[in-house]
Amino acid sequence: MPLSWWRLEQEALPELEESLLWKLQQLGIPRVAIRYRPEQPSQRQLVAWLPEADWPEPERRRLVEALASLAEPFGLEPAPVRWERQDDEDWSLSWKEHWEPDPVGRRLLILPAWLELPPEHADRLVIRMDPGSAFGTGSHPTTRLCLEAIEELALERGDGGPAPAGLAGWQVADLGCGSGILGIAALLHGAARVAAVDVDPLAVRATRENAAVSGFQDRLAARQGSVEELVPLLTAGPADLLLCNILAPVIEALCPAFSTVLAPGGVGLLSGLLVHQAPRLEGVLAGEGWHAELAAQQSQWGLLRIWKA
Ligand SMILES: C[S@@+](CC[C@H](N)C(=O)[O-])C[C@H]1O[C@@H](n2cnc3c(N)ncnc32)[C@H](O)[C@@H]1O
Repeated sequence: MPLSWWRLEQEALPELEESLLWKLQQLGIPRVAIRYRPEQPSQRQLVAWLPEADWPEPERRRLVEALASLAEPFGLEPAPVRWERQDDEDWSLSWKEHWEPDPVGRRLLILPAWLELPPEHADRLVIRMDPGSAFGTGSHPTTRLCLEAIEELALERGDGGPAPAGLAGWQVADLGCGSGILGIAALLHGAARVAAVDVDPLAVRATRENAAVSGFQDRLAARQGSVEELVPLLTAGPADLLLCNILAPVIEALCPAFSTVLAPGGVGLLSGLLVHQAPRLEGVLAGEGWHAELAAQQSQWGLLRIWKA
């Protein structure tokens, strides 16, 4: 007998999109997508497919409450959820249908692993990903801020050519790697090796899988844990570049250990903070001997660049 599905649809507000995907993943709902028309990329719908037998009405009500709670910290009204029963849709096809190649910055492209490289993006550096497997599909502003800052850094180091080498030879630490997207972007810009950690074992698995999809399995080592687990992974000594996209209070708690993983001449790119949290974080980082500068922002999200004072 074919399975029946509940199809959930909700407007994906830009501030919440990645949190919604992450929440669904945490709740064991892997069949999710963000749907939008290429001509209207800002109008995005979250779509998720749930096996009908596993999601009776009380469970679905609790799920709606869990999604609504994500809007609270932003002072946003939760968007209404629509449910539709689907008997015969092949969810796996409809799930994959909703992902599009996603250009970021001047020359990166996030490409769902099953899609061909579109000819119009043939000159871009391609991050092949299995989206939805962990935080870091590239749709969240903080991920994009970090990707653009990595590109910027590589360009500053004289990387204007077709064969990217701006970060050539660099050791990179990816703290809170999620899908591994930032480390993979650094490797595409010529970095020698990436050490990646995440407290979430699913993220570690996703990072390893995504690195392998891009052929980087020998240059990216991922391990479950936090900053202390980076030290043994950084076999050539402290990193030239630290990437850390986690919430401001977590960055604040982790930053006393940054000097154990980032070389004195190195650069850190920190995101996950709201712009209004930047001054406090800059002060805390200064106390640890780091210059910190709000280098970029998108909507209310900021990116700090840090280096040794
Ligand atoms: C906002 S996501 C960033 C993912 C990816 N780096 C990106 O930029 O899209 C933050 C990640 O940090 C992880 N994380 C949270 N607290 C952490 C900690 N104390 N140490 C290491 N990872 C942590 C989470 O599990 C999550 O995967």
